[in-house]
Amino acid sequence: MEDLPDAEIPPSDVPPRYHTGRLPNSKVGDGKPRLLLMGQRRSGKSSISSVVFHKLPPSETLYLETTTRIKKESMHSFMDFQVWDLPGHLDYTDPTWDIDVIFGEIGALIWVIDAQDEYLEAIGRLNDTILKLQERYPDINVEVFVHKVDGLSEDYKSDTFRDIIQRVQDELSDNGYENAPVSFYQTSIYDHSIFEAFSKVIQKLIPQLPTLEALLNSLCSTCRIEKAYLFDIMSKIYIATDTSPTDIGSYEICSDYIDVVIDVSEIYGWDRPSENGSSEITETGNNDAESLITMERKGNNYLYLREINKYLALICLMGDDSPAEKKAVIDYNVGVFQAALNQVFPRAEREQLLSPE
Ligand SMILES: Nc1nc2c(ncn2[C@@H]2O[C@H](COP(=O)(O)OP(=O)(O)OP(=O)(O)O)[C@@H](O)[C@H]2O)c(=O)[nH]1
Repeated sequence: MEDLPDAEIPPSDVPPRYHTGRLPNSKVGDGKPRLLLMGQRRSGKSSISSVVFHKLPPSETLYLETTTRIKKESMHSFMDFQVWDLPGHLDYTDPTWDIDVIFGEIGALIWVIDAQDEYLEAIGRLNDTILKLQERYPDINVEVFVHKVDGLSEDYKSDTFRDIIQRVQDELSDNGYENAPVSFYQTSIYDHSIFEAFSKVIQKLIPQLPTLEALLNSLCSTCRIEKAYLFDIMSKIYIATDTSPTDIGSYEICSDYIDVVIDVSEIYGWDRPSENGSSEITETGNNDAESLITMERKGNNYLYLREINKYLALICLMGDDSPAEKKAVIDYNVGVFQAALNQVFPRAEREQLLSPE
């Protein structure tokens, strides 16, 4: 990894899987994406936002009240973004709305469909919305969450999922939009699927993603790591992982482990220096003290966690052939990874990303 000539441009034959550069729809590329949560009433929009961003226990979403006006929330974490929860009963493509204000600079439109309910009307509205938006904002990422799949049998779940994809794609291709950027996820607030889906949505908004993936790939092959995730600690969204196949099981283990670390650090931890407030010397001087290194056996795997900065943690899953004796090598390589990451997100940019509105 040390030999990488320039962390910004990793040597890779594989074309990036996602767009790079500016947000798809942003005029200024200000790095503060907005996520819109849309869908029918009671489809689960407010529950999703409360569980993912406010750590509300899923069972308490039963008492959430209906959203009557647009609820705007700012998330300050590794990356600043806004989440807008739009009441389900309004039609935002209606000409009485200023469509530019709502859709003008969004990063992604998340459309929530209740898979436990009759969904034909929801699909109709989704299709209408996509078609109207395609004319004006063809680059908007539309992310369809087929939600509440926890209550469904495996067969019914996959049939429903396939049926919804088919209906949306048929409608789009009938209207000449074969390659509209629409993705589908099966989600539930009662398991990790909602966090995984959000991770994938957010990743598309990180221009440096191909570089992060190349760095993680390099780390994995150097240290024989099976899977490495770069997590946003507070939201448990992973902002990047290496390009080996992801399975929900390894994500679950890593995400549970973050909970343990958060619990422990609430008891024994200390305030991490804020990156925009601290001086250069403090940041350099605190590098080692800031990192938490743990290795533990879980099933057949070793888990390795290291705090990368105030917001990010690297978690790696290693198989049996990665005994603790190699830890020094792993520590060293993770240190190199950390340095490379600081080059990818230089201080100035991080400050811009982290500065409150
Ligand atoms: N089984 C199950 N129920 C869920 C899930 N997500 C949300 N719910 C339930 O769905 C109901 C409606 O959720 P809300 O978040 O209020 O729905 P909403 O889309 O914000 O509704 P409006 O504010 O009316 O637009 C609540 O009772 C939640 O507990 C899920 O993943 N599984």
